Amino acid sequence: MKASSGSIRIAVLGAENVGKSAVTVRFLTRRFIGEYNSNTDLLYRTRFQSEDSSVCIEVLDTCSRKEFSSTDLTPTWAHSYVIIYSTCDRSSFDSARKILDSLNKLRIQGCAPILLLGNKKDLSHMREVDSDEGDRLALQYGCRHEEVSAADDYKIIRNIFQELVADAKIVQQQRATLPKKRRSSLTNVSKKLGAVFGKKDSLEKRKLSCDIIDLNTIK
Ligand SMILES: Nc1nc2c(ncn2[C@@H]2O[C@H](COP(=O)(O)OP(=O)(O)OP(=O)(O)O)[C@@H](O)[C@H]2O)c(=O)[nH]1
Repeated sequence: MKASSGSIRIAVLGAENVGKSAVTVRFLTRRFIGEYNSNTDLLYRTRFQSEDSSVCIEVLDTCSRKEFSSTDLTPTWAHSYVIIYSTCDRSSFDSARKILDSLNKLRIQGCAPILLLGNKKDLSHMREVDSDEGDRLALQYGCRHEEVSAADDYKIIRNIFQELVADAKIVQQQRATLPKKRRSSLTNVSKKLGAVFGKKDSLEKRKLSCDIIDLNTIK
């Protein structure tokens, strides 16, 4: 999977059915698509207009149903992470914790901003995870926590992603100005992440199927 140079790359991770596609599509197209059926990871490319500048972004919407997911590759690919759980699914919150834990073990926090995002806030009568729990988990892992409803919110989701892109941009700029030696130690962290997330087979040897949707050509 080749990234276009200069893009900010965001990986959207999380358990099954939490709304990864719904949040991603809401952010990128303003629309809420109720039933989103995809058995493959989708990589969206678009130009994102923030307050004072425009930036190319790539958003990888990972598919939790697929046996081998591009998720395994994101540690060496992403500039930032959105880890989604459903506020009405306790087990998805546990999955989010596991993902945070894996990233934390390799000290990714300083290298790429991470956002813990509780989705399906509109289903308040079905809530299983309190907002405070999300706050505490985020505090524990030194990342941000927000709650949204992909069904109801567009502006909030857009603002959240806008801030994430801005943060990722700053980290990338800082990395670019680091002395070469320090930069290569970050590359090592990246390699180690690949080892933790990856399978025994060399990731590089495996062909990933990842559909690419270039919104620049659609808009
Ligand atoms: N009420 C409500 N339903 C939502 C929300 N976000 C997503 N859904 C629903 O939750 C279901 C799963 O949404 P998806 O976006 O497909 O979830 P996903 O995490 O991408 O799913 P997989 O990767 O296929 O496991 C769909 O039926 C959506 O309509 C939300 O904010 N509120």
